[in-house]
Amino acid sequence: MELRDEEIEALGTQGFFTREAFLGRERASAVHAAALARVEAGALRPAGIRRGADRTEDTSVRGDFITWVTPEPGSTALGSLWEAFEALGQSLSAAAYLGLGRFDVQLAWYPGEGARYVRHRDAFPGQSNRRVTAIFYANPDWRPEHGGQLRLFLEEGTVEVAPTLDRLVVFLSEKLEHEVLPAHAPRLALTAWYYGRDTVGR
Ligand SMILES: O=C(O)CCC(=O)C(=O)O
Ligand SMILES: [Fe+2]
Repeated sequence: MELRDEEIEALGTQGFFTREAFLGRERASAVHAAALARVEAGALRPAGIRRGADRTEDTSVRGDFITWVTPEPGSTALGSLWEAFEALGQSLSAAAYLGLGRFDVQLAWYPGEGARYVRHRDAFPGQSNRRVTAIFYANPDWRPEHGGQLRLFLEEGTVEVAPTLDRLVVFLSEKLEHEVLPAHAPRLALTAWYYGRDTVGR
């Protein structure tokens, strides 16, 4: 896949870029359906940060449910997203000199009812593990009153990205703090985390 000059530049200067129509409407809708089928099959587990002696999940910190997606043979919807993430990683390495290696893909579902993920970073400088976060949103009927925006904390202020179908957001995992604002409708996202070539990963 081709990265546009303005995307590469935005990643360098602001630490992120967004792209509309990452897969195209038809493939994006198929990803939505496949992701929803996993949710409905009960494949997801609470992601909640575990706290305290009883190690209960703290859903006030992180209210989503997750599963890991593995590469699928054949031409399935999630397989085609996997391939698009793979191509994205190669383009980022080539165009933005990021030297990315392997990546993991996570499916996350926020049930609505105000589920959120408080401000955090996906990686910490120095411990270099995750280098780039790429999130693909799979919500066909997202409306402003549903909230659930990804808020990115930039040097000059914040920006909010609504999780609408077929939108991609890419940011530097070590650089940008971010949060998921309370979601008032079920919200699906598929995230790829790219590791540096010299690290083992998760
Ligand atoms: O779904 C999103 O917009 C971001 C989720 C997130 O920050 C994470 O899973 O680390
Ligand atoms: Fe995150």
